[in-house]
Amino acid sequence: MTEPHIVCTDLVRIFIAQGVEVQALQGLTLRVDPGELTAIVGASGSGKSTLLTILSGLDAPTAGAARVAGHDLLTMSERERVLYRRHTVGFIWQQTSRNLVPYLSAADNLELVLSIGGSPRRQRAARTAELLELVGVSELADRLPAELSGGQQQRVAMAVALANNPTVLLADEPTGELDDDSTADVLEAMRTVNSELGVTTLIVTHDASVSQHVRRTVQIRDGRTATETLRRTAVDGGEVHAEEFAVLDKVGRLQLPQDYVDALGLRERVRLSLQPEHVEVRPGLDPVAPTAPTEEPS
Ligand SMILES: Nc1ncnc2c1ncn2[C@@H]1O[C@H](COP(=O)(O)OP(=O)(O)OP(=O)(O)O)[C@@H](O)[C@H]1O
Repeated sequence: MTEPHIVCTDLVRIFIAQGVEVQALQGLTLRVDPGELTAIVGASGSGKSTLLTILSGLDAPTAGAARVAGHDLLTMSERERVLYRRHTVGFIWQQTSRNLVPYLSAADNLELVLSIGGSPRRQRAARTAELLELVGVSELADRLPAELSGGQQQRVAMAVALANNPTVLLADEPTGELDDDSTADVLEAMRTVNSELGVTTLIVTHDASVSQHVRRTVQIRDGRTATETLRRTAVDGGEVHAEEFAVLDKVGRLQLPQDYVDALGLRERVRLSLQPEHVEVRPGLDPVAPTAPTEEPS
């Protein structure tokens, strides 16, 4: 069996801000197999950016284990970290300006990254043309970033992130600053690069609608993986079905989806009963109020 490209086990990241401890990740567990396209979705503050910053090699976890394409992110030396960031992972950030050098054309942005990555000069032009074509912006090769729309900039950024042939592509809110049409174009380009190049792709976003564009969505809540949605196309008539799964950690804990909790008014305690093939979860009764002692008949 091949090793997953991303393995996080019980990942913890604690920040100290003005003397107060913030647990951004509280034992997050995640596995992403080679070639998977996965979205990580969660509300603001749930720990998405913290996770991505760790996976990109910019930050280290406080505890737990994290491996990406065989690299142990906790024990990596500084030199290995530089090579890891150059060759193993590619990133796309939310701020379009953070992805591209503003005074270089789309093609020159790619050539720059290829030359830093050690690609031979005579191969660079062909590789640049091939990648711009793949993300659907070849006719814009000579434009500066400021002459491109936000969605076009993100597609060029995707080509730049892929230039040195990374094993894993990480995207932090890549559609956060885009309108609906550009969002759809960028996600379509992501699907194309994922299927054509087989690059393992992780998209982090607070936009739950992104999950309609990917097969697997992992929901994180309070720094932990909570639920997963898998989409599959049924054989009959190409219909898409989505199934939701709760993530069970190794000590048996799971988070119920918030809408289930709300629908049944679950709080504090729930009743569990083991059935032959499933577990029932029902509202627990409030603790029984102490009753007055009954008087004995004299
Ligand atoms: N450098 C830091 N110092 C202190 N606290 C931090 C730091 N970085 C993140 N946090 C805290 O950790 C928690 C998770 O933050 P994170 O940015 O990972 O969430 P997020 O899901 O990406 O949110 P958003 O969608 O708003 O970007 C938050 O409570 C945040 O305030």
